[in-house]
Amino acid sequence: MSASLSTDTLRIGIPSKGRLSELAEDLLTQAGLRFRRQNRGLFARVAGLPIDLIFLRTDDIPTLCAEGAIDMGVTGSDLVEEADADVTTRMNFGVGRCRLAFCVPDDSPIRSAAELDGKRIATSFPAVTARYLAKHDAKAHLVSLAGSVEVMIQLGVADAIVDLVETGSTLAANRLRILEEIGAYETVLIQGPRCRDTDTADRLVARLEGVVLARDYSMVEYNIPRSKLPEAEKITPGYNSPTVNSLEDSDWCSVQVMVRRGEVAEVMDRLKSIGASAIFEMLIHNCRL
Ligand SMILES: Nc1ncnc2c1ncn2[C@@H]1O[C@H](COP(=O)(O)OP(=O)(O)OP(=O)(O)O)[C@@H](O)[C@H]1O
Ligand SMILES: O=P(O)(O)OC[C@H]1O[C@H](OP(=O)(O)OP(=O)(O)O)[C@H](O)[C@@H]1O
Ligand SMILES: [Mg+2]
Repeated sequence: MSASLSTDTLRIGIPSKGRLSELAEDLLTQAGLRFRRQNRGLFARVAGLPIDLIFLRTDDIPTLCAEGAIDMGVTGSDLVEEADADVTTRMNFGVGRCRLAFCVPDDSPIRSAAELDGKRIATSFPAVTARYLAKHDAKAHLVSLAGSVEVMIQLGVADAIVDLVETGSTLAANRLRILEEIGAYETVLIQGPRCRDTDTADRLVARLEGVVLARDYSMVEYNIPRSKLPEAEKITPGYNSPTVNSLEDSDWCSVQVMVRRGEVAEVMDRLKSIGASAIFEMLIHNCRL
């Protein structure tokens, strides 16, 4: 369905391509938003909700949000910092995690960013780099580039770079090492200073919080002798508190509780060791607590 933009409908900017594009669409779909992006279409209306999705470049989203062209946006917190945009972070999604770092060749004698005074630095983050250098009383010549920054030292363009590091494999492939980290970043939902529809914005945030929470937790269910319940509750205190139900055999009860996904296996071992049985992990797709 192709739609025209209406002036009072909440506008959410999401990445049109790149690594955050699918991630943003998945989050919104899991939050129950139904939309179809037409081939090359730059916006899509959400079915049954007063929301228009605008497909934009990830690095333009902070500025467009601050300017009021869109009300909310999904982007990287590194790009928000680079744009120095007047926006509020409504949510951290806990994905797209990366760091921004000064990097130099493996065999470089340079030991700190302050030693880069007077040197040439290639980066796609000139504003963040300049602010960091100013704080450390260093002045460097910044070469501003859109990408492939790691190759710039070999090309003779720069002595050091400032770029995003996730796994570190691009650095290793280019024989570079981290000199100093500027900060850690992740995918965020931002909101601009003048929102067309704050009720819908708040509703969307509540839905997305349910999705993010459900990604972090599993539901664990088990049976336990009543006498062991206090011990079991120490192992699984739950998000608020565990749900305890009676069983036919009054000496036993059944417990339902939320457990962090990464801790489920260990929690199951510990429950088993105190006499729990029929321990199940169930995945939650969505929740509202
Ligand atoms: N390994 C990574 N490298 C770069 N960005 C990452 C990484 N991991 C997460 N990110 C996040 O993704 C954002 C980049 O999003 P973008 O849509 O520009 O993707 P891209 O795949 O780098 O696209 P492009 O082809 O334009 O470089 C970064 O600003 C950062 O927040
Ligand atoms: O630490 P790693 O896991 O290796 O990831 C970091 C690399 O990934 C990104 O590049 P991208 O693939 O976006 O290419 P680009 O430089 O053209 O933007 C980023 O700019 C780094 O080069
Ligand atoms: Mg990139």
